Amino acid sequence: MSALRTTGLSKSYGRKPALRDCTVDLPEGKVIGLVGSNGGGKSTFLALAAGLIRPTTGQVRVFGDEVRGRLHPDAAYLPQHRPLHEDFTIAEMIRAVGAMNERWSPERVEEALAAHPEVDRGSRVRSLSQGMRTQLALALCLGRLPKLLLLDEPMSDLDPLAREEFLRLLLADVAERGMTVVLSSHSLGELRDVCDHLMLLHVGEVLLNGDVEEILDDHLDVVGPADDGSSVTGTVICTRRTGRQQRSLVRAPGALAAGWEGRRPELEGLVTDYLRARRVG
Ligand SMILES: Nc1ncnc2c1ncn2[C@@H]1O[C@H](COP(=O)(O)OP(=O)(O)OP(=O)(O)O)[C@@H](O)[C@H]1O
Repeated sequence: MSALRTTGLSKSYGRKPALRDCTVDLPEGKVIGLVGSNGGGKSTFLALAAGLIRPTTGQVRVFGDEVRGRLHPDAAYLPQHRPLHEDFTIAEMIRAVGAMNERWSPERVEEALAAHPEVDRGSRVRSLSQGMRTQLALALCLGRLPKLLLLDEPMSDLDPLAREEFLRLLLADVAERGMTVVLSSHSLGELRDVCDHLMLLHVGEVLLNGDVEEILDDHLDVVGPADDGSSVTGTVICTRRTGRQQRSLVRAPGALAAGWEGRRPELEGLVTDYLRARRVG
């Protein structure tokens, strides 16, 4: 079953479209990287999936159930601003969220916070660093034992060690409980090692959506003579010329002509080429 399915999903703020005709099927038990340009629609997509905002047209389904303005009981959502009560202590925050949720594991929350024994449970939220707030907010999400976890730029304020710990926690729940994670990020470097599936958004449009390895297998970086571009077969996504050479990213490439060489692209370069092509074109 798909964890998250959208059909013709669009969202406009006033007359400005933020997401356009988005039809995707995100698989269960996978880590899905949501990437794209600034203002591409990532936060809008996650907020629609969480039921926080309503679609202008189209539909979102989580585990087959239509999302109608409320979070699916099997989903948890971490928005970009971490939703915590400033005046609560950590212990009060944990108790409050626990009291609101029928399915709740205080043990999972403690496991998620175990890397920070130095942080007193009596500390007020307002005294915590940004990174610690993120880790507390994530621990509260994991305490709900979600089957689908929606994370909006969760790693932007974490130091390298905290990122490693954060990903370790997520991957443990993916492996042990089959949890599905959709996480948005600007850093493809940090996603490359953890994502099974990639969704690329640009100005509200889905440019790519699929299994990472299949996407990479379906493309080739080709290099050849700048005056011989017409011998490249397949769909040319983006071309750059340097002196007498040209380099192109090609989707569904055909056989290479004499004088051309090809190699499998890196994920980061592939995404950059898709975005560059849209900016130029
Ligand atoms: N509440 C809102 N009211 C009006 N416009 C909005 C609102 N939220 C988002 N937008 C607009 O919708 C578009 C998509 O924004 P969104 O925040 O979803 O993109 P994003 O990919 O998450 O961006 P970023 O990477 O910069 O965080 C942008 O043009 C943004 O200005």
